[in-house]
Amino acid sequence: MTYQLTDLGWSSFFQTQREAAPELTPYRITEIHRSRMTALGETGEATLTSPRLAAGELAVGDWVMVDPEMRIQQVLERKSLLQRRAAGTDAQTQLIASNVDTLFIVTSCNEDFNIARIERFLALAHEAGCYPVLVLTKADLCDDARAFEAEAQALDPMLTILTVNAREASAAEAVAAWCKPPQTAAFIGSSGVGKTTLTNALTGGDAATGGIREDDAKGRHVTTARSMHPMRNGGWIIDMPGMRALRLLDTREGIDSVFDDLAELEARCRFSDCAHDTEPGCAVRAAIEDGELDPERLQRWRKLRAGEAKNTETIAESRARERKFSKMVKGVVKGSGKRKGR
Ligand SMILES: Nc1nc2c(ncn2[C@@H]2O[C@H](COP(=O)(O)OP(=O)(O)OP(=O)(O)O)[C@@H](O)[C@H]2O)c(=O)[nH]1
Ligand SMILES: [Zn+2]
Repeated sequence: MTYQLTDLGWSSFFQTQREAAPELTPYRITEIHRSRMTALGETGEATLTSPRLAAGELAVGDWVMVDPEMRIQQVLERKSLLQRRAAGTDAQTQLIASNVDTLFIVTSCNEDFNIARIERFLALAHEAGCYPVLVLTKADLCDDARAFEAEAQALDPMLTILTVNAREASAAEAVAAWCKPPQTAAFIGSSGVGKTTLTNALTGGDAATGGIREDDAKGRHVTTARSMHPMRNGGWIIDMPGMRALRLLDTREGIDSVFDDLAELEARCRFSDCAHDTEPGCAVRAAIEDGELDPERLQRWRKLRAGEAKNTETIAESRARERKFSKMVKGVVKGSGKRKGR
């Protein structure tokens, strides 16, 4: 199968980055393995190697420039980038997916519905540079789906919300309308909310297969591989299993854009480092007293910011810990050598 580059999401944004290097050809990465990448280009699917860039420096969705030996020579600047703190104790950043236009935040109209979590995902979308669309699933199993919708809409009157039964064909249609060809979409949300159901409907069942199973730290099998699949309407989906244990990283700006009302109020506090507690001239407290601001929203904002600071800070901390740990391991290895010789 051959493609026009524009079918794959190529645009002037990438074209202007294309250097005058006629021997290099653009490809879009659809799968990343340790030593090779699968990609799509004008001539169809290809297997690429990456002697210059480590697999961890590339993301599914990346546009790369490739030489005639099918080696990746360059990654083009990304329009958007989803990343997270890697699972486990070491706080490494992991690139999840790039050049995603629309991030569908999926939650169901039941216990999974959690305003604080939705705000976290919205912050992530803003930070990554993706357009967020909230998908409320299981409307059919709930007496008053509109109440959930209204609660979410109160976060932001401009937020796009689709309230659906993910098992009906009309749900996939509603979702597809927010990811027109040749745009790229990704789904994020807790387990069991309907991401796979929607993805399969959009792709015709091709996604959610071909994932690589790996053992996680606790020895459970988890599907961690991310991959890009064509949607039936001509758009693209990046399947990103493993995005459930999402941790925010460097999302300060994203958080502030979700809470822009609070950021605006804060700018009017008398003191620039106001903690909005007992300081005189605090615009945030004044808004709460006037009933214009929900004190719970202030709480959630504080919690999110505190979590974000913690995650960012832990990267430096964890590097220090790793150094300590590797010293310790060396000590233990020496010691065990002695015991073996007993
Ligand atoms: N009635 C109803 N059932 C739904 C809806 N959305 C999902 N389900 C069902 O809920 C179950 C879980 O849906 P999945 O699509 O597998 O959920 P998921 O988000 O992919 O879950 P993970 O793969 O664990 O992340 C399936 O049995 C679906 O058929 C919905 O809107 N209405
Ligand atoms: Zn204040």
